[in-house]
Amino acid sequence: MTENNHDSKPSHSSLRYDFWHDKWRRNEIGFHEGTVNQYLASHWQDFTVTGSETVLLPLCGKSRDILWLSDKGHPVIGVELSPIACKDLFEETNLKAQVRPDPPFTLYQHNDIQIYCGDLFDLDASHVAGVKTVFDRAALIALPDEMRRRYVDHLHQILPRESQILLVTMEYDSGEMEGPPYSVTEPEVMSLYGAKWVTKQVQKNNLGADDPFAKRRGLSYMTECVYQITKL
Ligand SMILES: C[S@@+](CC[C@H](N)C(=O)[O-])C[C@H]1O[C@@H](n2cnc3c(N)ncnc32)[C@H](O)[C@@H]1O
Repeated sequence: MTENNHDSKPSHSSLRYDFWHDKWRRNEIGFHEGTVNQYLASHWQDFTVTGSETVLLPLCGKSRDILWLSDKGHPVIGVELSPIACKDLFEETNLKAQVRPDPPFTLYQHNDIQIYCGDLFDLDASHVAGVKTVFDRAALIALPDEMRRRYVDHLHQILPRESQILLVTMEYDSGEMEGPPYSVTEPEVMSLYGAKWVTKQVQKNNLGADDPFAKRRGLSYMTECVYQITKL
């Protein structure tokens, strides 16, 4: 991990890593959909260029989007902090993974599916050589605001020009709930990606207060937004 481990006082980012490890250990993974994400399934056809490009899924959990993309013929690279998530992904889908150290990561691999177990901020351009396509569901919005800037800057650093991101966000009144998932508004997405990327909102889905998640968390509204983002 990239944070300074020499300091006896835990840094803010080390607390974030503990948070996610605890979530997986306790199996508190309400974010896991167990099936392909609806926005990936409905937007992918417009988004994919060749149908066979490698797709990067940052903060991938054990998302079934990985298998869905693989079944469509895409090599997939995922990055996930939790070894529990990486192990479960392959066990639950009956795929045999080869596991080997690839410092600072552990690499889980089954054919064209590669999951780097470790910190996304340790991923460099060599891990994603040739990757120009990214699916971000519950990655940007999993991060607190100071890490969102770092996350976008990191993607900008490691991805080549003309890379495309299909991004799914969530918006709600942040006075009503503390994330994650965090509310990330359209102006924030525009500002984070800024002038170095072209950002287009392609869907806005108002779920309303009756949505089960909104109800559970006492939210008066909840909106999911989908963006297509292209690096200049
Ligand atoms: C909200 S979950 C979303 C998982 C997945 N995208 C999905 O749709 O199910 C966020 C995931 O990011 C992982 N994570 C958090 N910080 C990370 C980091 N710095 N590097 C890699 N993974 C991280 C967590 O362990 C968690 O599995």
